[in-house]
Amino acid sequence: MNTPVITRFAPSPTGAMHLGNARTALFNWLLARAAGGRFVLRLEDTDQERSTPELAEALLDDLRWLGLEWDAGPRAEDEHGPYAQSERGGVYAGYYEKLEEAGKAYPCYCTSEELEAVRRAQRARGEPPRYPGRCRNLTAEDRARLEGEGRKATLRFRVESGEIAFDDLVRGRQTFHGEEIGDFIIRRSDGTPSFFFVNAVDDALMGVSRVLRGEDHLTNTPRQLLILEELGLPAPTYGHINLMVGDDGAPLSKRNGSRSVAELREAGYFPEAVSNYLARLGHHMEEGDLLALDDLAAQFNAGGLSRSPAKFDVEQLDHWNKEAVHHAEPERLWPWVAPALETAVPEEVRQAWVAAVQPNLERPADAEQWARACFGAVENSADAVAEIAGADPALWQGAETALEEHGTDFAAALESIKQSTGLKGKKLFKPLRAALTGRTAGPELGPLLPLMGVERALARIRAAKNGG
Ligand SMILES: Nc1ncnc2c1ncn2[C@@H]1O[C@H](COP(=O)(O)OP(=O)(O)OP(=O)(O)O)[C@@H](O)[C@H]1O
Repeated sequence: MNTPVITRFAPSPTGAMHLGNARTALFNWLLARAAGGRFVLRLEDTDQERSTPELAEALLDDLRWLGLEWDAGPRAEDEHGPYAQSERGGVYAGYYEKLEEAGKAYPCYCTSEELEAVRRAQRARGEPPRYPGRCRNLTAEDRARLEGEGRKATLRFRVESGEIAFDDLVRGRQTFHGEEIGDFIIRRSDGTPSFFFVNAVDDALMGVSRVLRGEDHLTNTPRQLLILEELGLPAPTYGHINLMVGDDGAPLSKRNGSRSVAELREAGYFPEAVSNYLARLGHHMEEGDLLALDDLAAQFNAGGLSRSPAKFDVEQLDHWNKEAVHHAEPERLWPWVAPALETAVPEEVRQAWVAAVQPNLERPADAEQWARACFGAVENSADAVAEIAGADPALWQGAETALEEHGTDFAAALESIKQSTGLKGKKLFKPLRAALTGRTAGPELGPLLPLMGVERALARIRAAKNGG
């Protein structure tokens, strides 16, 4: 029987979502969409010191901005919810009981200081740190005595020796050994559940069948498989993707304040630039054009994900942003550039103006020089000054007459200049552009001329005629 493909993203709202998190969320979304499945969002907000409702809200905003809407999760609750772990306290008690009754979990009274001393000794002997099993076989009397000392117990899962193997969607067959893992904590002494436990149980209860997550979780997987098997709950198929690293080679992390999705949004990146960049990072795609999310999904192949670390490359991101800006509907561009403008753009021509300058925009701030060229005072760039100075003087007379005669009909004005001066090609266009816009390269002059208006254009041509 084919299980439905239900993927999930399960972040902790303990900091701003960074690009590594976003890539993991995106891949889960793509995997679900590619298979006609469902994408679930679960907030792992049990870290009471670091999780806040504001960070959770910001995380939802970031996902929505990226277009990664969830089929079930916070604000989209269904019968498998609630989807915030902080609201699921009552869900887990029965599962702990079941494990204890089966003898698969036991209370452990070791203090963190005692455990640290054991780990130190193990390291000194060159052994990997592992729980030594001190509370594994306590009698009822032992437990009563330790509780009498005021010790609070954690609950440990009993790991037997033997092989634990699974097929990873990205990394192929993975094999671990019980004796390397040791008994691990599934409930802390303050009663809160450990990551291994809630993460595994919640996936099962929420019907999650595929999990793509960072390879930082690879060694958690055998533990989670043991828990699920013991509880008789279905295990998802896991895929551990490479971590995204920064220039220093260290994985992006909320803890070190890595480049956040919110920062990119504020800096003027488009969501489709971020998704197109991330979808191709360590994941080969045939299609080199900017794709909508559904088209990215159609090309997604979890088996084609690279295992080597994925380095953040701002140039690649900028490339995709340029693509996104150039493909964007002009209605989206005005709100994007407006905050960066100092020069006022008349309301009735905003759409036309932004469409005219669109091919020359990469960032919102790039728009200001073209707003000035059309509606404000232009300061000529150094190469524009040189271009104007080197032009055939006949050009200015020809241009003045042409504008007086044809107004803002650029094609007609151009024809008239060609006729009257005999100039063409670079000798005509470059100085003309330099005089009109103050730059030697830029948007097509045809659509710009009606926007700047004939009076402004004439004034600039006359200024050029008079020596710039
Ligand atoms: N640098 C990274 N590259 C790719 N995926 C990552 C990276 N860091 C975290 N993830 C993945 O993002 C998902 C959400 O993880 P989580 O919310 O714990 O983020 P985190 O950045 O690891 O947080 P923290 O820094 O607090 O540990 C997990 O699947 C995790 O594996």
